[in-house]
Amino acid sequence: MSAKVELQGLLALINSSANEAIAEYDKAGQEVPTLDSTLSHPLDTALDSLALKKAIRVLEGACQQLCATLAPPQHTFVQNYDSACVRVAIKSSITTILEAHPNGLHVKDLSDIVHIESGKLSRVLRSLATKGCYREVTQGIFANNRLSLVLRPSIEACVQTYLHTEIVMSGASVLYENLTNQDTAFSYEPSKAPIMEVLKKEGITGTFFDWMTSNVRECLKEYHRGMIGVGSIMGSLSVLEHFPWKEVSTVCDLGSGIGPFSLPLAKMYPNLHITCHDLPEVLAQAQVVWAQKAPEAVSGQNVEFVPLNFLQKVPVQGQDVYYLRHIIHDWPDAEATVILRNVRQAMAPHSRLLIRELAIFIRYTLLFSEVFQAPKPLLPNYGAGNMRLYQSDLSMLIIHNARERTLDEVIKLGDDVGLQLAKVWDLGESCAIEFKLA
Ligand SMILES: C[S@@+](CC[C@H](N)C(=O)[O-])C[C@H]1O[C@@H](n2cnc3c(N)ncnc32)[C@H](O)[C@@H]1O
Repeated sequence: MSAKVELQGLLALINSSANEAIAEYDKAGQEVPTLDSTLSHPLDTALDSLALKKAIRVLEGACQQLCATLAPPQHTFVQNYDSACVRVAIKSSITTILEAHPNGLHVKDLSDIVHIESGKLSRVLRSLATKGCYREVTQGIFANNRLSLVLRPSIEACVQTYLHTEIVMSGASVLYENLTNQDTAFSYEPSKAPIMEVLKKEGITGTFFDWMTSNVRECLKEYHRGMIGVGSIMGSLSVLEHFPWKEVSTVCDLGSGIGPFSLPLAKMYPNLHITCHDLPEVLAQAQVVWAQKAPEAVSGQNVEFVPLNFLQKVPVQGQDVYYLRHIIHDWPDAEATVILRNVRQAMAPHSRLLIRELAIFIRYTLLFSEVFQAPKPLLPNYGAGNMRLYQSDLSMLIIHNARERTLDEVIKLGDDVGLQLAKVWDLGESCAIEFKLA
């Protein structure tokens, strides 16, 4: 393909994918929002946003590929301060303050409230507004918009964003040192992850999960709410519409957290019986959340909370579906194999295991390319349209010394414990890899 033909192909993809996204907003019954919109759109909180996510995957990929191709090469290596600016906005509650000022508030007044010098604060907010988060209504007057409204503490996606800026980014700051220090460079032990280098200075040892279960720092109490946020950021609940749950009676949610997946599942399919397995401290938190949000499932005994260490014990036997969302990617191969072997032991011939993760696409060696065929001339892995996948991979390195795996790596893990691939579900930003007994 000649360069010009390729560029025309990218332009055509931008056009078609943007129109597909617009059609999704239309279908949801309201005008397409603009950056000036101050209300959320019904599609923002829809359970199933898979079609929109797929359109955005192409749109983001094509826009970035086009810019990277046409811009002078040195132009593309810019500094990126988004995380730092978002952290300032969240920690100083800018969105919450602006909620009382729908027409905007002068940065000098904001400065008096948050005790950040107004000239510096305006630069942070202007940088975010330039990316579409907040509006600078007139010079120095900032107001909320649909994007900034996500940065409220009551919104789980905000909690997740905060944890990323607060914790993951502090680990990221020592990534180079961790990759080159003799003691950590060749290790895949969770206790030698970059974040633990930072925490060691606070006198903390062990792994991230050791720290989390014993931690009293406010942000870690929010970890499990943050996991609900991960689901909303990635549109994970589309699996409720796209997997045949009506044919299922029993589900084991292994490493369930406080129920980001199984609580909405129980609400949508009230006849299911769900067993939540996690560490005891986490299930104590889960029971409070379920009692508040899904009391009918609790009183109807549709959900059971059974503490279980998945590295040591076999989960509840013979369930129709074993669901592992964001579990395997937290662990290096040795531990991941132990978890899967335990699941394998619990499975009956009819059981299915769904591993719900982000499977890494390798640029030139795409296995299963027929499943995830990026339209040409996009990079075969959708380029920037799949960027979160590669960022999540680095987050797993930084927090757990673990990783997102390629599909063939996940399949190999399954193969090693007697599981056979049944199907790969393309769910936009993540996939569900379905296994049965080999
Ligand atoms: C990344 S979170 C995923 C939570 C949930 N599945 C989700 O998708 O949001 C990992 C979960 O694994 C749990 N976990 C960690 N170590 C565990 C262990 N040894 N046994 C059981 N659960 C564990 C954590 O408490 C946490 O809830």
